[in-house]
Amino acid sequence: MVSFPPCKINLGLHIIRKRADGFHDLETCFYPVPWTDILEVIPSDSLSFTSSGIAIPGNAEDNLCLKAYKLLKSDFDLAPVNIHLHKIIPTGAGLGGGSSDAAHTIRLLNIVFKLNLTVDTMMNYAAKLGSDCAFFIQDKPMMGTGRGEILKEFPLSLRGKFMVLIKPNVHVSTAEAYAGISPRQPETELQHILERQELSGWKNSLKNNFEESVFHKYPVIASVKEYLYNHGAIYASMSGSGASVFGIFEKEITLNIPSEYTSWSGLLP
Ligand SMILES: C[C@@](CO)(OP(=O)(O)O)[C@H](O)COP(=O)(O)OP(=O)(O)OC[C@H]1O[C@@H](n2ccc(N)nc2=O)[C@H](O)[C@@H]1O
Ligand SMILES: Nc1ncnc2c1ncn2[C@@H]1O[C@H](COP(=O)(O)OP(=O)(O)O)[C@@H](O)[C@H]1O
Repeated sequence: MVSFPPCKINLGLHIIRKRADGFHDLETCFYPVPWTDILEVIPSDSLSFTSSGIAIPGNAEDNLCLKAYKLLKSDFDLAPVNIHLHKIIPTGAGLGGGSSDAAHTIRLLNIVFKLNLTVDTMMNYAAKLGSDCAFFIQDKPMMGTGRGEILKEFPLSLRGKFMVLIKPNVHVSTAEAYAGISPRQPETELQHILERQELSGWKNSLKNNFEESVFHKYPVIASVKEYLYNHGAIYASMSGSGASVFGIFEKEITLNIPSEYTSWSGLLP
């Protein structure tokens, strides 16, 4: 069985405080974007994981898809499977691609082995694999709090808007980005901003707290954001801890993006 794990962008990202467990409490609106990987899970005689497409840093045995299988296997009598991942979403991009692959492995195993897991149960398993992993169990806009795993559906739609996502060729590690930030209580709650502000007002009110320190270290990411605004974006921001930047446009636009950058664009469904 095949699925198409999407990526996410963060519409606003407030890093509020560092916790005793080393993680950070945050608030963000996760929004799904159909730039997808391709994931196949089929029952087999022995467990295997293979991948194609862009290279995934690290060893195959540490891949989040295998971790997801092993997590469920510890609680259920699962037969072995072949997992094949065709990787398209860039890594170290702030797009949650690895988390999405892990969540979609759980979703596929639930179907293939008829486990009858509820959405909440799958979200609990996913949260053990990564902070933003639970979001991808449903692929709907969600307000995320806690370390990103406490999720509430959020009625925000960008349907029909044109999205451009650009990842310049730098890699930002999530752990490194968190280490470089000074957490603070936001003046205005993110939910309050998103409920009261139109998209046209986000430029002055909707912030990703990672931008300041990440832009300082990687000025090329800031220049991509500036480029998107100079070409008519209604709103542009870095996603997550970077290095991707997204721009939201009223109408379809063709941009001249350097060939060494990775990019995706399309109308949002
Ligand atoms: C920053 C965000 C925003 O959506 O996205 P990305 O840039 O990774 O896409 C997320 O918080 C990333 O979540 P995720 O990528 O799942 O992180 P994890 O694997 O759980 O953690 C990686 C490392 O990031 C730090 N971390 C992560 C989440 C969090 N709320 N506080 C943290 O301090 C910890 O140092 C942790 O060891
Ligand atoms: N299926 C996977 N796809 C991408 N990265 C993976 C995967 N499994 C494990 N990883 C590891 O997770 C790291 C972060 O990946 P990813 O989720 O794509 O980036 P980000 O956290 O910036 O959104 C990678 O550098 C890689 O070492």
